[in-house]
Order: sequence, then structure tokens, then C-alpha cells
Amino acid sequence: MHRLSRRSISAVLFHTGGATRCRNATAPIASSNIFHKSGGEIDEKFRWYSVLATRQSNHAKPIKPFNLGSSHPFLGVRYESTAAASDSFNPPSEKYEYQAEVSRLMDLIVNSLYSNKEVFLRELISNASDALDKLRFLSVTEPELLRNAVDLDIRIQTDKDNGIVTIMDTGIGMTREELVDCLGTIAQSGTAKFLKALKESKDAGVDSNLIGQFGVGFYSAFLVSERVEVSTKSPKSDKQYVWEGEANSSSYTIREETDHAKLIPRGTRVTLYLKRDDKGFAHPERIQKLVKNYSQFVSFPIYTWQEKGYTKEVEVDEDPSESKKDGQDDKDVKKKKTKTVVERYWDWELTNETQPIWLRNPKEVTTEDYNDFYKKTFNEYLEPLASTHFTTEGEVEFRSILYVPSIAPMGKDDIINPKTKNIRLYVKRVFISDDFDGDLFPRYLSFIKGVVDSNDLPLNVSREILQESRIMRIMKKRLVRKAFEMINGIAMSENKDDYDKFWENFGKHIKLGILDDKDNHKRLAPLLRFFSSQSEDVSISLDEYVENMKSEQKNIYYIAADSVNSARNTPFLEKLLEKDLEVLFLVDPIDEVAIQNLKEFKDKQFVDISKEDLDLGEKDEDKEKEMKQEFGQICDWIKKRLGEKVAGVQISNRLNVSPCVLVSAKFGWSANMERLMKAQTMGDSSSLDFMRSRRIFEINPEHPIIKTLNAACKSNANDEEALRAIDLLYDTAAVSSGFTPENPAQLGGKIYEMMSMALLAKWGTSACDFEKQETSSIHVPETIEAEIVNPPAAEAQK
Ligand SMILES: Nc1ncnc2c1ncn2[C@@H]1O[C@H](COP(=O)(O)OP(=O)(O)OP(=O)(O)O)[C@@H](O)[C@H]1O
Repeated sequence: MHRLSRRSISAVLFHTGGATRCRNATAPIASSNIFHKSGGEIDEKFRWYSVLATRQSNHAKPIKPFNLGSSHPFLGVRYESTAAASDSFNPPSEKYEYQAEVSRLMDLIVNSLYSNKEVFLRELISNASDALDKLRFLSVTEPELLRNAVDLDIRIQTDKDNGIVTIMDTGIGMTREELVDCLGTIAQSGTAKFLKALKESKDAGVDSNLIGQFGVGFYSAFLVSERVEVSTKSPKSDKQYVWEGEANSSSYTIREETDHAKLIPRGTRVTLYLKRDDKGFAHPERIQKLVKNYSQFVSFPIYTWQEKGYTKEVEVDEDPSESKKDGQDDKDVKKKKTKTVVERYWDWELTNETQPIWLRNPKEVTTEDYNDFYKKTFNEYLEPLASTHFTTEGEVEFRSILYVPSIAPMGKDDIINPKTKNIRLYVKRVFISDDFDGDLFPRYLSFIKGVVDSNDLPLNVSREILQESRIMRIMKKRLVRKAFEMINGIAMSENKDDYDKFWENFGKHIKLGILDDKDNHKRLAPLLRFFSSQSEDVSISLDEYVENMKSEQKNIYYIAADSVNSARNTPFLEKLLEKDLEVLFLVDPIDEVAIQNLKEFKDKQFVDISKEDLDLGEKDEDKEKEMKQEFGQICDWIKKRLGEKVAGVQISNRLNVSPCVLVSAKFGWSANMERLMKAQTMGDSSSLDFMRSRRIFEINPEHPIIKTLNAACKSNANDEEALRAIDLLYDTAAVSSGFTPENPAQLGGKIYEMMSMALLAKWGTSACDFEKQETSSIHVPETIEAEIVNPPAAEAQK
């Protein structure tokens, strides 16, 4: 008989010119049809045939795990490689090109990803489970979809002799169009994410962990298979179709299934013809182990085809001459002799736990179970930071398990993207949706993952109905409260690292919550963390700050800056450090707005120490009066010189080292905010001018510069040098107070000018003379040398 190899099949291509479906902008391949030569003996062809296990024993009767019903398509069937299989005539196949991305992915899967191959089973089971979910969901409004009375389950059968694994489901199946759409293109997020992560991966080689993290969906079948066949029947179509693809091929074929032995009432059968080195996956025990490991929490029963055995007694024929005793005849001896034998048979075995974990009693579920469920449900690689399992009763009843992931989602946009598919909503165990737009959690808590199962919502619920639903609103409130309890649990935990991790990953979300959710300020505020003047390396909570407050201290002080380093060195801190008052350092751009929104914590007002009217609780009216008398004139003189640049000049109560500082108006932008707003205008900050807050110039009356200027003002208010010193003082104060100088080059010029004046005064020689001198011959007088080592300004700073 003519033997037709697969290679020769693909070579037998006939151009028919018939209608060919070809998608994705790839050039249509000429309508090529593959004919399986009638009567040809083809190795790879397998036929389904029924083998009902013979169960004769009345001893250990095998227990059937469930009643399949006679119409079940997969009842006790197994593959057999047989030549007789090719008797039927296969209809023409249509050939399609994969979308470019799929080709790239396939190439990667086949040629680069060697480790973690076993995830193929997880991916295919997950697809089967999704297909069953879809069917169950649609059948709520279209009960006729379930007209073929087959159970909703997944069955995995192996043929270890031939290296074949088959995953079958009775789910929604696919029409011909859906086959092209789903198994030739990448539209869905998981695989697209994988490709993106791969692209972003710095090293040119492939990180084998990525596949474990993301999965590559259906295409992972090619991790282990040289050929994949998907035979599928949708209730929307009268016909069953077969998709066939090979590793290392840029195209696939689709044909109609005509072999009656292979027809199924509904669902999908994925047949994997394993690569030579991967045939080990076709061992029934290995598949069983993988199902237990990866798909324990799939909410449909998963059966695997297992060899079983039971013992029975059988009679043994013996040689009568050996055992016959006097008076016994042959018959008596035979009757008594039996032996125990093991009878082998094959049957389906339920391999997973079908009661959803959230329906179980929390006391019986271990942390490991929760973590496994999390990883498997959300395709996560790392364990969650925390989880909570609860049932709410009363007005609305629902069960839920929520998780805090251990890392923030990749990509900057995710922080404000509430469409995360992180919450899976079930109604009476039927999966309804994971597509929520802030309906169950506010956007700042969109990182929370979990499942919610309610008996109170209608099954045929649309998004619009969900949004309007009072039940959803109540659910949202309770879920948010539980999420806060869970996060608080991390904060309270003895393991400080956990909260540090949480804060690093989701601190921004919490701050966003302060802006977005006024009603929950009381829950959000204790979660905030900041560095402070007394804790520069370890961030502290507001509770810790309040506990650490001085008895007479009324306010919570803060300064916003671009880094801890700038905050630590700001002149605004001087007096507070001296008085041992703690100051929070707000170094994240969102911090300042968040704190301004919060306004107070435990009845203590937040006070920006860079703003006017700073009250440090030490009012001495007599001293103030005295100071005003002594320095009132210089204040007016400086204001006159600076004109519109400042709204006023005042004697400062916050300085003890610096000569002056530029403070912002109470309700205006701080220097930090001005810098941030300017950065957002991308260069053109003219529109911001009117938004700038008025600035107040504060002077330190104890500082030698101010004292000297005070004397100059009193003796000659028109002294040019003194007036220029005021200009420089203003520019320098602006810089040290965190403002951007208006004219940096001019400021540089002023500093150089002052430097030359100072040098000339000290060295008593002109620059020209200085240049003329040999460096080695410069004589530094002893007194000056001492001053350089320990300059007067430095002494003042001490
Ligand atoms: N057993 C199946 N029954 C019905 N449709 C299926 C089945 N397997 C795959 N599909 C269809 O093929 C599509 C692509 O599958 P694939 O596994 O590549 O991605 P996905 O399941 O959508 O996403 P992900 O794997 O990231 O969860 C699915 O969305 C589904 O529409």
C-alpha cells in the first residue's frame, strides 16, 4: 500500500482557485488544498474508537467518578494508531498565513524557549476553562446553547506509545471565522504583554522566566509539539472544523471535519503530536501531576485518563500428580486452588478540586493554597504580599478573596488605569466579568487582585446594569474596607520589609487615593510614609510623627523639595532643627498636593515651613517691637530696592545661620510646586507668571551681612555697593530657598564680581599684579592664612 508521509502530504498541493480566507494583510496563499490520498496509509492519522473497559470482577469494582451519559463525546475513548483510519476522504483544507507577530512568537517558542515547557498544559487547560466559562455565561440568556446534554468538563487523554496528548473541553468551541481570528492572530492581552516584555528585556537572549510569568496562550502548545490539531464545534455552527499547524511553519490550515468517528457535539479537542524529546509528557502520571500542580483551582472538573487496577481471585490449574492426596479426586483439588491477580483497565479520574477555594471554610485553607490560587488565577509569578478571605452577610451577601500583589504592574500608565482585569466577578460561581472600570474598586486601589462571588446579582448582568446597581455600590464599599484592613495588616506586621515593599510599589496609589477619595482619608492617612529631619534613612508614618511631637507643638511641619538631600539643607529648617522640631520631607512630586488635600491628621494641621507666618510657638512681643525699631528701616530700604520682586520684607523667626530666605505666600505655590508646574509647561512658563505666589523676603537680624547692611542703610542708603549686595542677596536667597533664578547668567556675573572684590580686599593686590607674580613666590601673610583655614563666615555658621 502506498505510504504517505506528512511531508509528502504537504507537498501534494493543488491550486483550486476557490474561495480562500486569508487575513491580516499577509498575501493570500493561492487556494491550496491538501488532499489525503484516499486509502493511503498515514502514520500520523489516528482514529477514535470506543473501548469500554471490561469490568468483570465483583470484588474491587472501579468507581466511576461521574455519570457521563451515553452521548458524551469522550466516553471511554482512546487513540489508536491505525492504517484503517484513513479510509474517509478528507475535504479540502484552506491554508492561511499567520499574522507577523504570531510568526515571531512561534519562532521564539520553537527555537528559543527551552525551559519551563510544561506550562503548555496550564495554558491549554486555561483556554478550555475559559471556553466553558463563556458557554455557561452565554447559556444564561441562550439556554439552547446547552441543548447537547454533555457535562461541562475538561478531559485529558494521553497515548504514551505514540507521544500524543489530547485536551478536550465541552465549552463554546469556535466557528471557522473564530478559528482564523483566534489562532492566527494575537489580539488578546496576555500574549501581547509577553511580546512587549520580551522586547523590553535588556539582554538579547530570552529570559526563560518570562514565559512562566506571562504564558503565551495557545501557542505554548508548540513548546512541546511538532504538530497541533484543533478540532472544534461551536453551537453557532452546524459544522466542525479542524485547525492544523506545525512548528517551524508560517502557515496553518483549516478544513471541515467529516470523519464521523471524530465528530463531537460541542467544544474543542486539541491534539498535540509531541516532539521526539518531549514524548515524556504523554505519560498519564506526568499529566496528572501537572494538572494537580498547575490547574488545581480550575472551577470545572478535569479528568485524566488513567490506568487502574483491582484485585480478584482466580482459580489456578495445578498438576494433579503433585498435590493429590489419598482419597481426593482431581476435581476437589482444582476447586480449592485460587490466586490473586490484578485486573487492569482504563478510566477517567477526577484530578482537580472543583469546589472553588473561596467557597471553602477559611480555616481549612492554608496560606499555600491561597498563594497557589493567586498565582494560577492571575498568572502571577511571585507570591502575594497579603490576602484576605471573607464572607459578608446582611444587605448583600458575597464571598471574596483579595490579594495585594508584591510588585506594581509594569508600565507607567497602570497607576491610573482602572481597567486591570484584576477582579474576577462570579455570580453563583458563574464567571461574569473581569472588565471593570472602577466599578468594584476605585482607580487608586486598582492594583488589588481577587475574586468576588455573589448570589445577589442577576446572572445576565450587563456592565451598564452593574454600574447602576445598588448591590454593586454596597459591594464596592465593603471590598474597599476589606482591602484597607488587608493593607493595614501589612503595615502592622512585624516584618517591616513587607510594608516597605508595599510602599515602594503602591505608595503612589495611596497618595493618589488621598486626592481621589476624601471619604477614606482616615483610612489612607495612616498608610502614608515620609522621610523626616529626624529619620532620613527610614520613612516614618504620621502616627509615629505625632507620637514624637513636642508637648507644646501644635502642627505637623513639612518641607517639599526634590530630594532628601535638598530638604535636609534648606535654610527653612534652621530654627526647627535648633528647637528639635521634626519636619517631614516631601520629596515625591505628588506628596505636596496629597498633604495639602489631607489638611490635618489627628487634629494637627500640616504646616509648610517655607510659607509665610510660620508659627513656632514662641511669640515675644517685646522682642519683636525692639527688632522692628532696630531693623524696620532696613526692611523698607530692601523692599524699595527689590520693588515688585517681593511682596514685603520681614524679620525672620526661622533662621539662625542664613542671612535671609525667600518665603511663599500662605495660599500660593511653594518653590517646589512652582518648579513642578514649570517642568510641566515644557519650557514656556509665561502662562504661569500670574499663578506664581507672591514672595516675602525674610532677613535674619543676627547675621553679620544683615547687621552690616543695616549700618550701611543708616549711614548711606544710596551706597551703590550696598544696593548691589541687596540684589545678590535676593538672588542667592531665591536659589537657597528652592526657586529657579530668573537670570542665572546675571547671577553668576554678580557672584564673580563679589568674589573679585573679596579677593582684592584680602590680598591687597590687583588682578593684573597677581597674574604677573610667580605662583611660587606668592607670599600669604600668616593672619590671612589663618582666615582661609577658618574664615569668619564659617565661624558665624557654627
Ligand atoms: N479550547 C478553546 N475553546 C474555545 N476557544 C478557544 C480555545 N482555546 C483557544 N480559544 C480561542 O483562542 C483565543 C486565543 O487563545 P490564547 O490562549 O492564545 O489567548 P487567550 O486565552 O485569549 O489569552 P491568555 O492565554 O493570555 O489568557 C482565545 O481567546 C479563545 O477565543
